[in-house]
Amino acid sequence: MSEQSAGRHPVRRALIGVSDKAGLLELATGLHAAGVEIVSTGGTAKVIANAGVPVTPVEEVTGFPESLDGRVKTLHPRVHAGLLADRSRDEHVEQLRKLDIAPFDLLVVNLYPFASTVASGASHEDCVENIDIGGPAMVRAAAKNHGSVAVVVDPQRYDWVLERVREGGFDQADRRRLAARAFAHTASYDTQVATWFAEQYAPADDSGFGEFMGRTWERGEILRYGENPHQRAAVYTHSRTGLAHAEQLHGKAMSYNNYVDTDAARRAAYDFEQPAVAIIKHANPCGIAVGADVAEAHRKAHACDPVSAFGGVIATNRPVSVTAAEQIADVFTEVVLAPDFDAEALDVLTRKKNIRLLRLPAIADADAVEVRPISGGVLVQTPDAIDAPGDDPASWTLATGASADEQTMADLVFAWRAVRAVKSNAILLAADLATVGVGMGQVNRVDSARLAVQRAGDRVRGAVASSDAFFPFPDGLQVLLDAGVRAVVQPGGSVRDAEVIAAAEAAGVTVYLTGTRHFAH
Ligand SMILES: NC(=O)c1ncn([C@@H]2O[C@H](COP(=O)(O)O)[C@@H](O)[C@H]2O)c1NC=O
Repeated sequence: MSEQSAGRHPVRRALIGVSDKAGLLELATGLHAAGVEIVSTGGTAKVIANAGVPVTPVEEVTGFPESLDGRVKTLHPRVHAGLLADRSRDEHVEQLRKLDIAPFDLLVVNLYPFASTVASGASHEDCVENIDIGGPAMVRAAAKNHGSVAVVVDPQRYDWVLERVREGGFDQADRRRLAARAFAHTASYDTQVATWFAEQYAPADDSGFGEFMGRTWERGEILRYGENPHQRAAVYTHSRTGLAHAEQLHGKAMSYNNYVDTDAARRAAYDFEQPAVAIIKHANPCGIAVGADVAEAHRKAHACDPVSAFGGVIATNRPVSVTAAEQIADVFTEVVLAPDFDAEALDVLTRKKNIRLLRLPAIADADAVEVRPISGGVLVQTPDAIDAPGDDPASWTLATGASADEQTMADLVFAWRAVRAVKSNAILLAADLATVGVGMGQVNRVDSARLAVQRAGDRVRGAVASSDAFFPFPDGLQVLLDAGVRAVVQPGGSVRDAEVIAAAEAAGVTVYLTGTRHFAH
């Protein structure tokens, strides 16, 4: 016997109970044609029988009616003994014979749609009713008994299942892989249920955070290496949306650092309502701009810091046009992420062998919380959304100086939104709805201000500035005032606000306070 076919068991009897009936008919028809006896739960049996395929209702096996609105269907020793009997143990086989129970060789189950019921905003009663009990019990039983039973939880695998059945059954390696998949499936399902219960029914207080929070991840791509070549890395996903599921249209495989930078770029560009472009290096922007279209936004974003933009990652919140593509193609760029690419733009960009092109719909990220690992645990927070109270310019307080005119206010609003994408301490200089100098990641605000001014060069004169958090002393702001900024937006709230504002007043510079800060660590 070859290694491959070791432990192959023919499939004679299958139990099918599926909530998602996709592919069911083809499966049942194929199993029947291969001589497999099919036993099924009520709704599943009805679909199979209606198609003229012979099926035994599970009630006939249990001798017990499906009852309590379907809460009890398969929870019966005649089902579970048939799934749990170890065919390699003579005493199990003998007991089945005495009890007149026929064993199952194959179990096909998919569970009540708990997660999508919760996501649909259904009532508590509906959510609770969609917690599958009998299904996971059967899946776990068959997976435990994988020496004898093959268990299938993915409708996408039905074609392969039929192939295997026709070839003479599943071998031991198949059954082990299927069991691993099955336990992962029930673990993920139970984690969703436990997390929902903790949020709904067992919150420690009114914080909104349950006493338990679980997430499970499925492995996606294996990456060539991690942040550095000596580190191993892979992508694991926990939802069906977001960057981890972006469609790669062209280019080399994404690297670990590409993902980190592209996620920062996505967040920066997709924050804006107008056409926007963010160019990111090492998770910080070397340029962000909005414009009438992607090409204009890209020109302005690139002009902020052309030196740093070399080898950068670009994200835009609109389909990439051919003009934008031609501009991008002129600069060595690692990744371009966009909701789409015009056909001609793709022609232009795909001439570049290595550039990675990713398509991702510009919808809000579905994640309700952000999770960051620390040694021994994780930190959890709600995302720093752009709808905090102080993000609405109507709520800003004019602390000193003349009210901003329309153009200045537009630049201040842009600068306030863009500074969220900069690692703290963040000082961002903007003119004409584009960054002209960014100071990021410094351990004091004075150095960030100096960096921003240095990067802006002559463009600082008449630019506006945003600061992600308050100025603890006047010194950081003074750097901006001395360089010639026209107006500043910052949260305020320092114990030395009066000194800080006085410095601006002395320079005749407008300062708006938002009351909200946007640290990014
Ligand atoms: N209660 C039980 O004994 C039970 N046994 C199987 N189920 C589930 O019932 C569903 C199939 O039901 P139907 O064939 O009636 O549509 C499957 O999702 C299966 O996981 C059950 N339902 C819920 O727990």
